Amino acid sequence: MLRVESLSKIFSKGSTNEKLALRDVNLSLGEGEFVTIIGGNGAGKSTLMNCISGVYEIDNGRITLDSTDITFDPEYKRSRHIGRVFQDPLRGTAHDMTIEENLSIAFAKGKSVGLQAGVSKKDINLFKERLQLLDLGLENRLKHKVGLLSGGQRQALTLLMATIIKPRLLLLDEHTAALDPTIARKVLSLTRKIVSEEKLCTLMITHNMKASLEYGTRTIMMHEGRIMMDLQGHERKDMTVDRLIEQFEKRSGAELDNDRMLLG
Ligand SMILES: Nc1ncnc2c1ncn2[C@@H]1O[C@H](COP(=O)(O)OP(=O)(O)OP(=O)(O)O)[C@@H](O)[C@H]1O
Repeated sequence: MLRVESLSKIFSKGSTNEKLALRDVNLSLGEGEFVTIIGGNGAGKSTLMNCISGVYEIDNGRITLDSTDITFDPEYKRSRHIGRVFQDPLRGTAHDMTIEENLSIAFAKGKSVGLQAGVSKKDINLFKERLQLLDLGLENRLKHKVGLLSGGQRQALTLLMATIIKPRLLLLDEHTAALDPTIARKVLSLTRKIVSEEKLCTLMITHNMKASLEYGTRTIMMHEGRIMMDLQGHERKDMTVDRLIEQFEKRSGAELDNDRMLLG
């Protein structure tokens, strides 16, 4: 489904601040594969997501989605097939619009232009059905403005919006990091449910090492712009947070410097 080949990204090229943020990254994800990404500060995790989603142009390499080369597609074109949820709960929804209006906009992404106007009874029923999955009572608040929701409710809604039309790829950039632990767990289990039911090809950055092993089907660890560990199958199943830190330090020759990761 997703294939990243020899991907390199350089910031401030040719200047004294030149930074090689991604170095020859190769990554392939199959259908329904749910990959968690961890790594120290500045390892290149967000840059990788930004290159895949088209926020940044790349300096070398190729990105294909379902065998279509998207390397040079602009971000808006990729967003038709790529769902994304950011850390900031305010980012994925329009606070001045109702839950129904927000969902309608997300839902219209999958319709051809002529069919976008208006929300049918059938659409409303679908929205209610999907909102029920969240178990937050939002199905009874369709006409409420999104600005009235808590951060966690808003992030759960954003996740629903990113997946209401099945994306070919779902990118989650620390989407639970700004939530309190209880609602973060709820959003994470909802993520797991949606990803597995819809068989979504998913990349999730997390600073929580425990969550990186607990959620998803595969874990990659990045360091200095490279993928330095790719855990799956038995190796992942038997992995613990302590051993993961040990392996990281052994392979990188560096100490893990991400306080949020260690504290998480
Ligand atoms: N827009 C930018 N301009 C210049 N340098 C950048 C830019 N974005 C990222 N970088 C640099 O590229 C490197 C990788 O950054 P990135 O944000 O991808 O790391 P990360 O793994 O997501 O880190 P963190 O966990 O701290 O968020 C860092 O050295 C960072 O300073």
